[in-house]
Amino acid sequence: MSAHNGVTVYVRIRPTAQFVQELIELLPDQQTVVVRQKKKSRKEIMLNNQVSSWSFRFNGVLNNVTQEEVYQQVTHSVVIGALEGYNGTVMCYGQTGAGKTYTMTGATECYKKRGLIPRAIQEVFHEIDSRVDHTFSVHLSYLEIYNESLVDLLALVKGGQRRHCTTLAVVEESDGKVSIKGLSLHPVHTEEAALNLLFESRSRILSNATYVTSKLNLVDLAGSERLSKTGSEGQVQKEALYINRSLSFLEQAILALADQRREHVPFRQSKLTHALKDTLGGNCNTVLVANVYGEAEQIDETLSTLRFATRMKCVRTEPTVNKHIDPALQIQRLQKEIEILKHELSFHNTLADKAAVTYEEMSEAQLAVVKGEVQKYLAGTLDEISMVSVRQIQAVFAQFKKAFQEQEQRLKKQVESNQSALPTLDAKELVEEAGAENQLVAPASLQRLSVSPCRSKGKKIKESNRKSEQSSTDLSEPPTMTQSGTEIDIPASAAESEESTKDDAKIRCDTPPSKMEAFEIYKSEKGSEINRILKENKSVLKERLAELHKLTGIINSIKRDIDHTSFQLQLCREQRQSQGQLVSADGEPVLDEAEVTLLMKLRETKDKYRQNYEELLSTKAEVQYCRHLVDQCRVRIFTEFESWYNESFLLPEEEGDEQEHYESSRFLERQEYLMVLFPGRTAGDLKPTNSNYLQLSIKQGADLTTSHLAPRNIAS
Ligand SMILES: Nc1ncnc2c1ncn2[C@@H]1O[C@H](COP(=O)(O)OP(=O)(O)OP(=O)(O)O)[C@@H](O)[C@H]1O
Repeated sequence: MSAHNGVTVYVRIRPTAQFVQELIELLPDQQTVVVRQKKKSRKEIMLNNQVSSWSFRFNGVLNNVTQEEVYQQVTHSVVIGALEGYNGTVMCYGQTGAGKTYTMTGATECYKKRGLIPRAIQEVFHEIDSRVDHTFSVHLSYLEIYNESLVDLLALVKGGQRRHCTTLAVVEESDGKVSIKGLSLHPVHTEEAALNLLFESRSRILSNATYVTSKLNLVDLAGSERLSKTGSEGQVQKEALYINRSLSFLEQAILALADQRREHVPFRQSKLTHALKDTLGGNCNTVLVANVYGEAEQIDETLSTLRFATRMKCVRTEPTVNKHIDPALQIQRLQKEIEILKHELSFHNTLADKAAVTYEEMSEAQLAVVKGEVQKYLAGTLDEISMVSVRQIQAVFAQFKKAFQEQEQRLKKQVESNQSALPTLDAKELVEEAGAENQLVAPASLQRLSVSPCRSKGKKIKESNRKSEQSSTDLSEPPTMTQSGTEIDIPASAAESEESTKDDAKIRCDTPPSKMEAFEIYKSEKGSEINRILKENKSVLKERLAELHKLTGIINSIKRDIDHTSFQLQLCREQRQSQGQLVSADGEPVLDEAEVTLLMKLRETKDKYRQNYEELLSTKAEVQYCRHLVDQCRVRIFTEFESWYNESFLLPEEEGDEQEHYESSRFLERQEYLMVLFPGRTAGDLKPTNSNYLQLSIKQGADLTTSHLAPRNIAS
């Protein structure tokens, strides 16, 4: 029952000798009723010249069935659900005399003909007796809504007279749940008839702190026929008017609930709809029995009842268990569990010969011992810290964390003081500039970077490099350097590279060119080929990205078309559903022209969507592949440049603070590089540890070949 997410609807036909078979047809599936109506003022397409046929499909059609069968089909699962914590409602709707009370209460004179209420109560107590693991308490209320006033039928005054309870009111709790304030609740232990039942179920196992509650409403609605048909006068007419109004409010609420687009449902318009708020569209298992006549004279009312029942079918419900936790019992249960676990632990410790270990919170003195051990371990004077309990392990980790944080703070301060000696650099500016140029360039701001001078331990090398001081755009002439006064050329082309690298390896300098300057040289000379490939791949990537963008636009516009057409189709269907399904003379469903056109349009648009979507997927794959190649190129160009730079401007060994300062500024410089090489990534992605970065480049660049990078490969 709880799996349903809509109201379950049955139709019950009152037995009659004058069943009008030519107007009411019951199909063998026992779910469908076809009603034929003689031509009236309706404008719909008429079939068989004079008759319209309407087909209605429900969860079941109950014709010539016993009260027991009705109970089993309609109410059994709702009662079982209520015992498991789901609210449930069963209600009967239909015109006067169609059999609502007979279905709900039954014929009082005959036990076999008793209705859903006595049977439900019987099953409740029967189930309670069989569920020995749980304790249940059952409370019962009996409410009548008469001329828009609420009457507590079980509120008795002394002397057995019923008190007219004016204080009753439908109230909404803060969680939106509805209850009747002032309605008496009667604890019951035996089978007693009632309209509303309240259950409380709690496990008999004391440690279980959860319990469920549920409400089971059994509702016999007033007759639904039109006021004009009752022909009543005076007090009777007043009553009929009220009944009619509250049922028409019920219809309005159902219409609003069945329409997924409506946000407001007018529950508060009448006491009936307000009291049934939880039942309609709430967390309740709801079943409606639509009671109808089988005679020809009542065919209009029958059609109207079936239409109401069809709308009811569209009302969504979300049955959920009303589960509660008793906090006091929950604490008791957890304390008990802790006790058991402590015993278990001490038992294990005794077996493992560790009986001395305690598991209470650590004292200040114990924490001080842990701190001392961690410090010795970090300093290398203690080989290992033996672990004895979870609390001690946590204390050790806490000490490690503290030590790490302190170290981190120290490093940060050190880097900050180094950085303050350098000009400020806007990382975003770098990324943008690099992107705008669509190639790897040395942004002007980077060229302001100072590089700390490297000092040779041995022979001093005099620097007289004119070219390296030139602007990075002037790369026609390779930069030169002197060694011991002799000018040495940096190789001008990749062809010369092998020979010249050997020479470069011998270069020593006091002040090598900044990395950005050197990088420009590298790109135009030794790295020109890989730089060219990188540029080509970037342009292919750009092209594919533009394609992807275009396709996304197309797909979004098709999706909007689909949504629009589906919406129109839904409107058509809802209109058709509320009227019943129009069927042909052969009993085949008939769709109107507009619906057929919309259906065909929807199919075409969906096909178009599918085609474009497939194209989008393959373009996405290409984009990803191109990105990968571009990344690989970047990694490779950087890695090769690094080794070229190190070979060309060999670094002398340094000692002490100067070396540290030098490493630190090199490190900063590299960070800036990473940001240029990976435009679009944040500096945080690029960990300031060379080892991390090198791992990456080795892995990704290891099998990189020029042919991998060629755009033609991508295209294929
Ligand atoms: N399925 C049935 N089998 C036998 N008798 C039925 C059945 N349904 C209804 N009846 C009989 O029809 C009569 C009217 O039924 P009932 O009182 O249940 O109608 P109702 O819909 O509750 O009417 P009201 O709106 O006035 O309350 C009763 O005598 C009842 O016993």
